[in-house]
Amino acid sequence: MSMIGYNSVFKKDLFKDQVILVTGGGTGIGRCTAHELASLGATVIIAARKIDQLINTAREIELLGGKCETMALNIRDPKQAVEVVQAIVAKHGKLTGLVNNAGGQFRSPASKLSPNGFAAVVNLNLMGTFNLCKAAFDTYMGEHGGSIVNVTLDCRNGIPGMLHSGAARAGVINMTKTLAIEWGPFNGIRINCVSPGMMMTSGLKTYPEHNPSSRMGTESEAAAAVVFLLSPAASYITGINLPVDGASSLTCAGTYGTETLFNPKTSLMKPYIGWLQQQEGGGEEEETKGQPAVKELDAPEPIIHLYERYKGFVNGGSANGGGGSKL
Ligand SMILES: CCCCC/C=C/C(=O)SCCNC(=O)CCNC(=O)[C@H](O)C(C)(C)COP(=O)(O)OP(=O)(O)OC[C@H]1O[C@@H](n2cnc3c(N)ncnc32)[C@H](O)[C@@H]1OP(=O)(O)O
Ligand SMILES: NC(=O)C1=CN([C@@H]2O[C@H](COP(=O)(O)OP(=O)(O)OC[C@H]3O[C@@H](n4cnc5c(N)ncnc54)[C@H](OP(=O)(O)O)[C@@H]3O)[C@@H](O)[C@H]2O)C=CC1
Repeated sequence: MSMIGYNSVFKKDLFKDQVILVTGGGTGIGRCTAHELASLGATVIIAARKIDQLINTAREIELLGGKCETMALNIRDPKQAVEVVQAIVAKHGKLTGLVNNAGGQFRSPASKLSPNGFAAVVNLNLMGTFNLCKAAFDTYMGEHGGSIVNVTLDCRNGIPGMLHSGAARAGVINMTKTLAIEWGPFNGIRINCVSPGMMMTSGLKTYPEHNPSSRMGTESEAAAAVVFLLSPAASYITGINLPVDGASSLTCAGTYGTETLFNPKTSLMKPYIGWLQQQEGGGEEEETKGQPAVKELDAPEPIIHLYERYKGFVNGGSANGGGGSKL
């Protein structure tokens, strides 16, 4: 019998030679996605409005040996979208991946929502995603193919208190299906969505009334799904929406969840958190000079407490070193 080798797609250089744009890549899920992609060999361009956040994240990535560049971008402006993509292609000769992660909304009952307020959120999430998809298609991907992942929000059961965002995100999911068909076979573009449930990120600072006692997702868990769909491991997957929500979208409670279902004390679904252990005085002390001082999680205070409480139970381990035990 002759031996054959098996060449797994999951290699450290999975994204070698790839140039990938991550919008909103300075914070939260986008920042984690940028870290994941860079650690797998990609050149990552992170773009958003606040340049300081972008520079901090790029520095973290570079200190870890990755390649990351920053660009100012308001995704609501189609002109800026084209300029950013053109600049990337002019410099690197390609844009092989796009992560439309930037987005958000404010909370308001539908009855109090003005037409302008509705339009602002639709503009940001739906138009913003379209602007970047179109710019990527026209500038590079239409001719050379590529992979796009749109980060949306669980809107399967509607989103009480966020009518505008539910409508916009449902629009993104539907747009994704159409583009998968129109841009797939002839242009070689795969396009998919990731729909996070409640994730522990800096983004939740604008949602102070949320009860953090449930098992929320981590930013790394959302990022890992994005990376998978972006990668050749998903080369026959296009037009889908992948929920990353611990099944919250299957419950009547939707993203609000219940303690019974999501309290980490009762959950056997161990979270994945990609951050390295924080180094005491990282980057400043003599022995850690040059090493990145990575802040593990930037989220509202109650959520940080929750994170600290079950940090020891992540990645399949438990606080006392055993695998898979409950808190
Ligand atoms: C509980 C479930 C939570 C699910 C978890 C989700 C988490 C995340 O999504 S994390 C991302 C976190 N970040 C955000 O959500 C913030 C994103 N927000 C924004 O970027 C902006 O606020 C905006 C784009 C939504 C609106 O910005 P802008 O267009 O600059 O807004 P204007 O000031 O020009 O106002 C336009 C229009 O909208 C009304 N409006 C704006 N903010 C609010 C508000 N907080 N509450 C009520 N109404 C608001 C504003 O009044 C204007 O309408 P008119 O007054 O009729 O002109
Ligand atoms: N955290 C959660 O529980 C959930 C989050 N999501 C979605 O996931 C995505 C990432 O959110 P998350 O990491 O949590 O939150 P963050 O608030 O940390 O990230 C949002 C990012 O989007 C950028 N952004 C916002 N508006 C614009 C704009 N007009 N142009 C360019 N960039 C913009 C922000 O940067 P800047 O302000 O500098 O422009 C920021 O970096 C968002 O689309 C969010 O709605 C979905 C479900 C749940």
